[in-house]
Amino acid sequence: MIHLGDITLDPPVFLAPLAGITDLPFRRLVARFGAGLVVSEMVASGELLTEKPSVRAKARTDLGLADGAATSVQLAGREAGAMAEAAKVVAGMGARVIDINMGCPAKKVTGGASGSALMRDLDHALGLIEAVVAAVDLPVTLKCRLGWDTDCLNAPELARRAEGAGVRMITVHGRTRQQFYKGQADWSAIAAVRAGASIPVIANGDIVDTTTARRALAESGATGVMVGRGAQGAPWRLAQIAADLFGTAAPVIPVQDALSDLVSEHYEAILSFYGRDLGLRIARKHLGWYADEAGTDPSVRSRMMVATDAGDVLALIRDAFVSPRQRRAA
Ligand SMILES: Cc1cc2nc3c(=O)[nH]c(=O)nc-3n(C[C@H](O)[C@H](O)[C@H](O)COP(=O)(O)O)c2cc1C
Repeated sequence: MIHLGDITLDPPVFLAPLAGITDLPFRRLVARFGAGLVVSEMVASGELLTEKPSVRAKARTDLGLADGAATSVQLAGREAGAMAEAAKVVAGMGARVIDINMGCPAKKVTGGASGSALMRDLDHALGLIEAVVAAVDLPVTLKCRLGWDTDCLNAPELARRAEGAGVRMITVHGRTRQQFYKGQADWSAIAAVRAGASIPVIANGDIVDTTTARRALAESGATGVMVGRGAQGAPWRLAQIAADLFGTAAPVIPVQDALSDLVSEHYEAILSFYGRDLGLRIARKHLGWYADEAGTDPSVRSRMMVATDAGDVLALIRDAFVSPRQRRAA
């Protein structure tokens, strides 16, 4: 259990921010199964301030739960003023926690000197952190990598300085920026961050199930874990890890009819959130992950990927996830 001011994050198993994936429909599902915290996709501060509806939509926090998971909205940016203003906007939209992105490796983001590029200039990074902390009453957290490259493994220094500036928790993806997503995350390197910080440290990178979560916790000494890609096609994964490691209620993992219902519900939520045309395209990656997770027949999977009529897709979802025997009996 982690306390950030008067917010309790329990269990310490969190959904990672994944641009293009951890949108409101997906966060709702993960939160419903059970997670201590779900994090929005990164929201570019400058764009948020232009009031672009698609950017505002990323920062929505209405999970639709009476209680349970807290929502964090992640901000990306490089200008203290814009970050502070954006923090006020997302606080007004219901965020319970604000996270600052210092981990994104994408050239589009680091080229603009935000994301992981901030790890190359800690003085500048601290300026952003101080501005956000001063702007809102909410807990501010940080997500970073081990450093820019193996010559600059400065996450421990960043964590110490960020803690001094009022950051309440730090998540470390156990790779450098120069590794992008290659190789294996180094959970033991996160231990150096843990050693120098008093705030909770969360381990991230390549945690996909209970076994990897247990190892990541043991090697890093972290207080909790953050899971990203491991939840794709399996929104129950975090609840399963939490049940195994932290004794929370085990989720009922949907199979057959229940899985078909869940995927249909997710599909319809995506169409309603984005509108039909964009929704149809965004839904495909989720459908593919569900199919991979369930071991769906490849020919049904391919048809699901190209169908353009929502009714056809819903029928294919039934074909994909309800066993042939069950369908004959129905
Ligand atoms: C498609 C994709 C989008 C991502 N978007 C973000 C993001 O918006 N903000 C962020 O801090 N990290 C982002 N990440 C990094 C993840 O949060 C996480 O640190 C990384 O994927 C390692 O964790 P995992 O192995 O559990 O996925 C993204 C990663 C992927 C693969």
